[in-house]
Amino acid sequence: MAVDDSIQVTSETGRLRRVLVHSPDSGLGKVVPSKAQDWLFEDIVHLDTIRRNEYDYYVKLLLYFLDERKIKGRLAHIDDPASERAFYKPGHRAFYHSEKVIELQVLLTEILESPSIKSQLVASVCAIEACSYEIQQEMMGYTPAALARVFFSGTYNETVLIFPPIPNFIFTRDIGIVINNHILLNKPKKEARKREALIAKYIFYHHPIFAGYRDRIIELTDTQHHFLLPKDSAAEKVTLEGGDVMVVSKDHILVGVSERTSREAAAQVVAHLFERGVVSKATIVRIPNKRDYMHIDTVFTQVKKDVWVMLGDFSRERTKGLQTDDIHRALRIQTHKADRLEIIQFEKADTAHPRFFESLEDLLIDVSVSDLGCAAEDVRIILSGNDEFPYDAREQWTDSCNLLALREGVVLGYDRNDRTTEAFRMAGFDIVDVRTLLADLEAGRLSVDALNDTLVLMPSAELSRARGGFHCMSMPLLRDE
Ligand SMILES: NC(=[NH2+])NCCC[C@H](N)C(=O)O
Repeated sequence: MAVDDSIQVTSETGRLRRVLVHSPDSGLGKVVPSKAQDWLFEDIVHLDTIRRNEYDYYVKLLLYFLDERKIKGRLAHIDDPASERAFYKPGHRAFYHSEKVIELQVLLTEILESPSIKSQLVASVCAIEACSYEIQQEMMGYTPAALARVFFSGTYNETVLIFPPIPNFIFTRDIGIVINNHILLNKPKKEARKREALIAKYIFYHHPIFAGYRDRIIELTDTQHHFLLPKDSAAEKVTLEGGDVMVVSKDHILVGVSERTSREAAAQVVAHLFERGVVSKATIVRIPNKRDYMHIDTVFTQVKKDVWVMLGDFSRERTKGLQTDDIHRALRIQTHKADRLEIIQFEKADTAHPRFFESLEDLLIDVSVSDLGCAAEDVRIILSGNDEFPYDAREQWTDSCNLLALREGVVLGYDRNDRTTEAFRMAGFDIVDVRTLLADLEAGRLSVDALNDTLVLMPSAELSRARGGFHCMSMPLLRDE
């Protein structure tokens, strides 16, 4: 069978054709309260609910948009209790196994068929997890499918843990980013995400679907200043996570500097991309370093060429203090320096003269107009919580700004962000619940091509506790231009 191996992403909203995802594995059901924060979960989640009542809907919708023949006409059977979710279980005979909606666990299992890759990965994982040699030998005896499960969940038999799980692997956005036809690998800041990066590296370098792209993989490394100089020197550690990178046009990339991505990493990325001729324009967006925000895609995402959703704190008015009186404005009471946003844009042809933007809103409007050819008066910025305090902050925390566009104007978001939803409605968007949408698609009352300007609401009570939305839960491999 010919493998469909095209990789190309030149926008945030072009129709999604292939995407890398990972359904919640049993590791999510092992997060304990004392470890939740270290493992970057805000709470403990209920595994069966997060799968059956939440993530499974995401899989169904992705299949409907990307690989319809896998699902159309089969919903009743797939979701029959007698099927016991087999359709959603990688490794099961009835698993959906799509070349468009690609499950990470399948790719990992497939590369582990090679004895040499298996022994390299087992040795590397055992090294970072400090396993005994005995355990390392034992792991070599596992089948590829069992070994893949151990790598994710940390356990072979679901009772004894040999190392911690990696519950954040559902956020595939953060393992790598396709920029045009290059793949930028991540270098996570957080300990809890290091094993993900290791596994991802082996997949990108060894799985046949990426075979044509090996010389287009970009990896970042620490500088010698960082590892030779004392810890408190100015030399920064190089860390980068995918939620901080957005390909807004085929020539222009946005790179966040955040809690997770360092300035040194951002500078390296821009230099690499300019050198290789991947893009000609790069904008660094430095956001306040705090857990609420973590990556730039937690404070804004793109909905269509001329529509964005964003946290109001970074609007024109608020960044420039325009909503306050002269005295407050002069004293800049609202924002401390460390909390201020900084936006610097570089053109490859003239890096010595960067351009500065005062607010995120200014930048997003400029992208729509200068890069995407929209008329300035058409650009709309929808604000989290409809910009009403305290709903703006509450809804940003539960990913109101972290939407995934399946195509121009058709986005997925959480159903719990009521005021943001209202703001979408006021901006002329249709609001539809995923369950209704799937029923309509299945009954043939609607086709995916008939949808325009639509916010699809997804169940989210458990998922949102993991602190990521559908933008984070997707690594696009192929989008239409
Ligand atoms: N691209 C994103 N915003 N990813 C969100 C990742 C959430 C995850 N719990 C973490 O803290 O790392």
